[in-house]
Order: sequence, then structure tokens, then C-alpha cells
Amino acid sequence: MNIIDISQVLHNNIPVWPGDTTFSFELSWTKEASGSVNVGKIEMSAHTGTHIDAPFHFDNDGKKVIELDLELYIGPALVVEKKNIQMLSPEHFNDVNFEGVSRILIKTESWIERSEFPTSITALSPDLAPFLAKKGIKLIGVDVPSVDVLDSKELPAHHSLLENDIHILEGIVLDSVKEGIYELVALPLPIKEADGSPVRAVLIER
Ligand SMILES: N[C@@H](CC(=O)c1ccccc1NC=O)C(=O)O
Ligand SMILES: [Zn+2]
Ligand SMILES: [Zn+2]
Repeated sequence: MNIIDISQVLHNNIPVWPGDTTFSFELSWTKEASGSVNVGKIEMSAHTGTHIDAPFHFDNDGKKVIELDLELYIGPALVVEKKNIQMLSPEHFNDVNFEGVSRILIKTESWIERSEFPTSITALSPDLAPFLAKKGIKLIGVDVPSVDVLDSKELPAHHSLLENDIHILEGIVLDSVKEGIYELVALPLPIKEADGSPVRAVLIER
């Protein structure tokens, strides 16, 4: 089985949303101190690295991570390249064949220097969601930290995706992935109350 890891590596210098909790992993007990084991402690924002958004992230009445259907995060996914576009809208997807897939992963390559949080990214136009929903899409993944422009407070793309029943995967790494259909596995952790969750996202070549 050929597995392509499309997850960002979590480390103590991983960039996070400006002002958000920084990522930290440290040993709270060492083998030397405890006499038996190393025990790690993690502190992080739910929106660090490769992660999913639960609707509760931007809608107080929205579903939390624990309520999400795991089927969304396992199954065929189409990878498409859409480079050098500021705002993706339906016209950019006229050439795409959506047959047999309910998940689409977009390789924008608009965040190249991943050691720093980006200053601008390819975002989604709010009218893309109804278009993708008509094509049968239930999950969208992007290689950037957000589906909206970074300074947006209204988050029109997030809301439009939710209204159209499309779930969000952010921060995937598609640098070495070619266009085509793969099996995606990107399961969120069952964190009660969470608005999002880090995932280990992989593509399986078929
Ligand atoms: N929408 C972004 C995260 C986001 O907007 C955010 C994350 C942490 C702290 C503040 C944020 N947005 C503030 O306007 C995401 O889904 O990851
Ligand atoms: Zn997020
Ligand atoms: Zn988001």
C-alpha cells in the first residue's frame, strides 16, 4: 500500500493563526524523574497544522467534532491543482470531472514557506459551495490555513460551505501529490466539545 502523508508535522515552532495558542509538546515526566516512563504533554489550538473545522467553530448552534460523521473523512478524494488564483469560484472548476467523488482537495500552492504563517492565500468565493454541492461534494480540503481570506471576520466561505453541507479540512500538504483520485483518511480525534481537531491526513494510492 502506498501511503502519502499529507499532514503537517506538529513541532514547537509550527506557525499558528496570529494570536492563537502556540503548539507545545514537552515531557511532563521523564523516565529518569518518574523511574519508569516518559509522559508527554500537548498544548495547542484545535486549528493548528492539518485539521478539520467543526461547524461549531463559526456557528454556536453548529455541530461539534464528536457529532461529525466519520464517513466524511474516509473515502475517495479528487486532488485538483488551482494555482495563482486569489479567489476560487465555479468558473475555475468547469474542467473538473466530479464523477465518483464526494471529496475534493485543492492544491493552490499559495502557502509555500510553511515555516511562517502566510500573509495571503488562495481563498474560496462563497458561490463555490452551492456549485460543489450540486456536484455531490461533501468535503473540501485546502493546502492553506483557511478557506476564507485571512483578514475575514464574517467568514463567508466557511458559512456558505456549512449551508451547503460541505465539511472543511484545512492545512493539508499537497506539494508532492499529483492530480487524480486517491483514498483519503483524515480522522478527527473524539474530543468532546471541540470546535475543530488536528488530523493525520493521508492519501492512499490506488
Ligand atoms: N477560520 C480559521 C481559524 C480562525 O479564523 C482563527 C483561528 C484562531 C484564532 C482566531 C481565528 N480567527 C479570528 O478571527 C480556521 O478554520 O482554522
Ligand atoms: Zn480551522
Ligand atoms: Zn476554517
